[in-house]
Amino acid sequence: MTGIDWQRARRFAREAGVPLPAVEMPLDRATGATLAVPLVALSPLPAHDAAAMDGYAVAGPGPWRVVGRVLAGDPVPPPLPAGSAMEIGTGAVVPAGADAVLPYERSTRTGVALTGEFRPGRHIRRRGEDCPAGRQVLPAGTVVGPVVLGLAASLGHDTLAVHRRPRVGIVVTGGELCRSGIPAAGRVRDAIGPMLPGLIRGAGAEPVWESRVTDDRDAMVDALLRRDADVLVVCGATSAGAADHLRGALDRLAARVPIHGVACRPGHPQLFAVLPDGRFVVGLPGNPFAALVAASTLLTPLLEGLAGRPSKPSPTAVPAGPVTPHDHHTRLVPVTLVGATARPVGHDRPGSLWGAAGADALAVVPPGWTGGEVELLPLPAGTSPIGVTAPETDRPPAQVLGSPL
Ligand SMILES: Nc1nc2c(c(=O)[nH]1)N[C@H]1C(S)=C(S)[C@@H](COP(=O)(O)OP(=O)(O)OC[C@H]3O[C@@H](n4cnc5c(N)ncnc54)[C@H](O)[C@@H]3O)O[C@H]1N2
Ligand code: MOO
Repeated sequence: MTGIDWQRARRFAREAGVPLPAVEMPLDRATGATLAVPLVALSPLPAHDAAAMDGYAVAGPGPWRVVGRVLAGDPVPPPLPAGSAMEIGTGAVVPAGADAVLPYERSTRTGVALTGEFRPGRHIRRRGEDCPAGRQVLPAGTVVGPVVLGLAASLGHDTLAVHRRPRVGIVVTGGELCRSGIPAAGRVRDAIGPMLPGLIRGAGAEPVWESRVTDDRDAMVDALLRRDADVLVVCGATSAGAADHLRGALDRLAARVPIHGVACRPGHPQLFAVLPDGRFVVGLPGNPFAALVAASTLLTPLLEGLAGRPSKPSPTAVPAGPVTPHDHHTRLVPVTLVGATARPVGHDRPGSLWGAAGADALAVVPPGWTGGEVELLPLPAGTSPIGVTAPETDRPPAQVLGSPL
């Protein structure tokens, strides 16, 4: 199996991922989604003329007579006549008529008499000076991270219009797999199932269920018939062995299979298919590092496209250390980044995640590479496996991840 060019395969998967429709999402559920429309300020920032320091709002030239106190959250204070001062807390509404806020440390108070020096306008944040209402602050296509959520809240939003997150069903195949402990003789511990939810969320999608199938074509067909996902990712069974039923099951379901085999090392038996109803199927090879490479090649770009994330040029670096290109295949090499150089970390056999687990990125080494900069695919770090939501389902064989919606 040689397969299509790695760059072409990746581009194909990206272009197949047309953004899903927009939905209105509460802020606390929008993390990782992509803005479907620009973010606009619903209220000015700050929302009122606000004190920037704790001290006294003063009107007219001093000395002043302190007539009251206003703190953040208090009702709007009455206008301040010339010659008066109002004790004020940071963030409180500055009374109309005030010329400046005099910080405590720049003022002298004796009873209700106040003196001090000020420049007009000092320490008053005017309504809308950071951002006026109606101003577009972020473009569509922005990924909603924690800082975007904070900004959106400060501008008055309770919900955000984001592209619906792609829902991903995970199908883990292989009768030899076990899910806990040290594998008995001949068994293999599942390493791809635990890796996928974080990769899926990192691409702006949502893992909604996981199903385990034995090496049986009917069971594979059943798993592929589940409709409660936009994308099905199948681990293992991509190759040509007697127990590898993915291709046969896809043929039985009359799927289109535009990619089966990509010219890369590792990961070449990976597969991309489209079922007649439009659901996508991505097949990852069973060897765990090969599966990670295939996920970075076909799964992540597809999910990012469906999630509405704009394509960005990949970062680049010059490999420093032993990199042996392949004559015809693209090599994906786990590297750590030190400045503008990428150091291969080794331990990168197809069956082992050791190297990739300690790496910052996969370096993309083209066939026949003779030196110079190469593209980098950053690897996600520390994506939490908790908090997965899943639709209600009455399908017993599938293990539902997290609590139902
Ligand atoms: N005749 C050929 N044989 C193979 C080819 C080929 O082109 N022609 N390609 C080889 C390559 S490269 C790979 S990679 C594997 C891919 O095989 P499958 O996707 O069919 O995967 P399996 O046969 O089910 O498993 C392969 C290997 O990986 C282990 N495995 C499977 N799932 C998991 C998992 N979730 N966690 C950890 N390890 C897993 C499985 O036990 C096998 O050891 O095919 C080659 N053969
Ligand atoms: O390339 Mo396989 O994908 O060698 O493990």
